[in-house]
Amino acid sequence: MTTTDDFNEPVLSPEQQAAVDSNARALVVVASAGSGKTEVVARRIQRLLLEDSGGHGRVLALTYTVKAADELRARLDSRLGALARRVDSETIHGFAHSLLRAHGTRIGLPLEPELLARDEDRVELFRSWLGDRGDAEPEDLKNLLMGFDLARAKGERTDGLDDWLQALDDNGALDYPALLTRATELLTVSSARRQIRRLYTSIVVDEAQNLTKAQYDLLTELVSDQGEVVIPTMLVGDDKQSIVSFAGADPRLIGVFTEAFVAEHHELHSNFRSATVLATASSKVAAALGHAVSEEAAFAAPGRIDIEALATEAKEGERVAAWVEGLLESGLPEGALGTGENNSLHAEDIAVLSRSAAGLRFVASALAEREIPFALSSTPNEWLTTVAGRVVLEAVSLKAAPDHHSTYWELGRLLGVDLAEESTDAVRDAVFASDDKLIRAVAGVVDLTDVAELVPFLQGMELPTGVADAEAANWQTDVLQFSTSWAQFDGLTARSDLTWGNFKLHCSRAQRGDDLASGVRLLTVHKSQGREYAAVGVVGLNDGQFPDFRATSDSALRDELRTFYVAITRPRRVLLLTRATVRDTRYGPRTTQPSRFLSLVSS
Ligand SMILES: Nc1ncnc2c1ncn2[C@@H]1O[C@H](COP(=O)(O)OP(=O)(O)OP(=O)(O)O)[C@@H](O)[C@H]1O
Repeated sequence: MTTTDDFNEPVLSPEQQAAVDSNARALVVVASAGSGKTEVVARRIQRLLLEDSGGHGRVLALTYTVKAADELRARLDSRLGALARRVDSETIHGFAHSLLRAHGTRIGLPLEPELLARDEDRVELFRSWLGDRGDAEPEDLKNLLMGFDLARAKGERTDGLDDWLQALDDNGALDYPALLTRATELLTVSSARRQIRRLYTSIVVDEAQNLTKAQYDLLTELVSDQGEVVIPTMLVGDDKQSIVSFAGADPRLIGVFTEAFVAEHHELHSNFRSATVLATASSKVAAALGHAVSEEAAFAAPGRIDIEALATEAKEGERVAAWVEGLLESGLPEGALGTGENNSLHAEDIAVLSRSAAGLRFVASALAEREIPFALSSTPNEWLTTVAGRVVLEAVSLKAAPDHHSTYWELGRLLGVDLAEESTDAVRDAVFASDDKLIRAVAGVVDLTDVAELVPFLQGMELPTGVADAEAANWQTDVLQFSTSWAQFDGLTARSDLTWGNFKLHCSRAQRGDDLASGVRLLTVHKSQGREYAAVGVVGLNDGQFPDFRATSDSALRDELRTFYVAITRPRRVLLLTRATVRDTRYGPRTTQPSRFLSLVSS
């Protein structure tokens, strides 16, 4: 059995050690949930940097979410100190964006290309571009653009896509999919490629099962030349956890990489996360997915799985809230733990998961009733609460790049005016003319020159009289959001890089990330990927809810089963699976059928 002699540095299994120590140029590590893949990523980076401690080479770590990138960075910071600065830990989109900001002019992009992060902005751009050409506007532009996104992720062509790409090009703008294709294009410019490749001595890609074709193309353009890997590259993944095929992810790309570059293949078999009954249950689900792997629990903790049916969804929410309360009061049940394991836990060690966000609402209200703090995974729109706060964020964009149409569109939407003239003066006038006192009070932001003045301005701003208490409290939360982000940004960034553009980028990252307040985690299963908790509840285990009723084809059902696999592999010790036997639908109460997945776990 593997032992842990230091909280931060578990003793690696021989399988993990072999992957960490390998000097193969192309390396693939495939393994099940909880088998310590992310640990291998961290330890490999650590080894490479320690071996090259006198050099200048950087390691590029590509992760699936901003949160995972931040966590890897934090883990390496605490283990490596100053050496950790030689790691670029980013999402693939974040990496592509950095490349384009630094070198994009070589492929004709403006110095500060406009990133259209919001669908509304993309619709607005496409509409005006089509209008200028005198073309009729297709019916549902947003849907059309989303269809384009999927095709672009898969590297496919589709009707109308060329027009959209031209519209972006004509405006010097980018959207998320374009970050990847334009960065790939940049890497075909040999001088840029040489310069970028010189930076990196090694590359690792975590959660490689989530790679799309477009991401894969960028990666291989970066690391390979004429079929040979020129920067040592490791892919780490688990195709059983491929749950984002709706966004174009293709887990077969791991195999494509292995074959194309004759990658050295490693597999990890121990489950370091989950107790025995949980590991056994996940093995059964893995078997249903066609993987004859035995996921042996590496530690002798029995663990516990409970399956409960409640009469209604409200009762289900109450039951889960009571379960959470019990855990917080009494700790993990002794019977689920291994010898010497501590039963205490924090609210953040407990997660409640649902296939859909809507499924969490009964749990949220039952927790609120019991005054148990919880945090729902936030969406970008929830990052700031007040309209004034959002105006400030757009003002930051305006200072960064006064020629970006999307900033004027958004400001127009927020202020309820048509900003016919796209200028800083027009914005200032519109802000001053707003009916909302709080918005008028932030107008001064438009005239700040140095980005370092922003947070002191917000903190020193006097609240206008007559602002309702609730609005004032929301505003304080927004100010806190800006100050915390600034403190982080200031700490991470060299003085010369403290610019409006970089701060805006930092805020966008914070917005997209899933940084949560303290409290019990309430997440969709998709949001929980890559995370672990001591105790996990999964609600809504009825056919139609999980698997989702829209999943009718065999392949869609397999996607659902993989999603279920991700859900039940999150807990370390305790798993509660619940369902409501009757659900209120708009046609009245309906009796439900238990999820077909439950039988895999209960047998
Ligand atoms: N050799 C080891 N000994 C003890 N604990 C380990 C070891 N390797 C990893 N762990 C711990 O096991 C847990 C799972 O590891 P990790 O998160 O790296 O797995 P993973 O394979 O990336 O999981 P997932 O695929 O679900 O994201 C973590 O708590 C980690 O600290």
